[in-house]
Amino acid sequence: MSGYITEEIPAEELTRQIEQARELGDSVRRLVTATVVTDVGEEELAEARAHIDAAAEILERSRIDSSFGLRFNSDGRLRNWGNAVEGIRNPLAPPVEFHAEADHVWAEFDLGPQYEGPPGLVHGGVIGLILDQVLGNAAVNAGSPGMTGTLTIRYRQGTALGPIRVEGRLDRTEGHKSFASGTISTADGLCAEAEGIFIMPRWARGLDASRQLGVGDA
Ligand SMILES: CCCCCCCCCC(=O)SCCNC(=O)CCNC(=O)[C@H](O)C(C)(C)COP(=O)(O)OP(=O)(O)OC[C@H]1O[C@@H](n2cnc3c(N)ncnc32)[C@H](O)[C@@H]1OP(=O)(O)O
Repeated sequence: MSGYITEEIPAEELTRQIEQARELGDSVRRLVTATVVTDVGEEELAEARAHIDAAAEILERSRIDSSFGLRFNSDGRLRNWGNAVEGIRNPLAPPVEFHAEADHVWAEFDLGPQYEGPPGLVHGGVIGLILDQVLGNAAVNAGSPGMTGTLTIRYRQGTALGPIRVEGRLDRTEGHKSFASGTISTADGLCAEAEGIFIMPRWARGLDASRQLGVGDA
């Protein structure tokens, strides 16, 4: 399976690259939010577009041929910068920093206006995106990673844009299948709950365990 890459970047250099990636991602995230809510006039829009296009041209001067993939470094750190939920350099990602406890994973973060579905509320697909990741990470954290086979979501009430809390846990395993569950809540209480079956695909079953994980710490 392509996209699983091994690298040997010196530790200090990797730390610097991570800082730069986070800064770039944060700047573009700010731009994405500003693009959704801007109320400036025609002239300022044109001025902003010229700057944005110029920035894109600089970034495109040198690029990788594929998506970012999952990059394992020799010092044990792993990069998933393109991940749609966690990727620090992906402006579509909030990005979410998960905390691993003994029996569950959790995260608290803000969802801004770019995640809107119904007015003032988070898009249902975005809720699915986040729950998929938190349940998948719970399976990884419990040592039973897999790809999402089935994800079932019950939307209990609208999720207001703004601060949210997500949690996920591994409930049980059966052969190559991991059964996980999780929730999204806000100050209004429980908003959505999910159950998922995460399956170690046939092509990954013979791989070293460190190469089967789907989440990174950078
Ligand atoms: C390597 C880990 C990488 C972690 C990355 C985490 C990323 C975050 C989560 C994601 O976004 S994953 C992306 C969305 N998911 C996919 O794209 C998955 C696409 N489907 C597949 O790749 C395969 O169909 C799948 C991994 C789900 C199943 O793999 P196999 O075809 O090799 O499984 P197999 O046929 O050997 O079945 C194994 C068991 O799972 C069961 N099964 C198969 N597909 C299922 C399914 N879809 N739902 C529930 N159960 C399923 C199957 O019946 C069987 O049960 P038993 O062991 O009891 O007989």
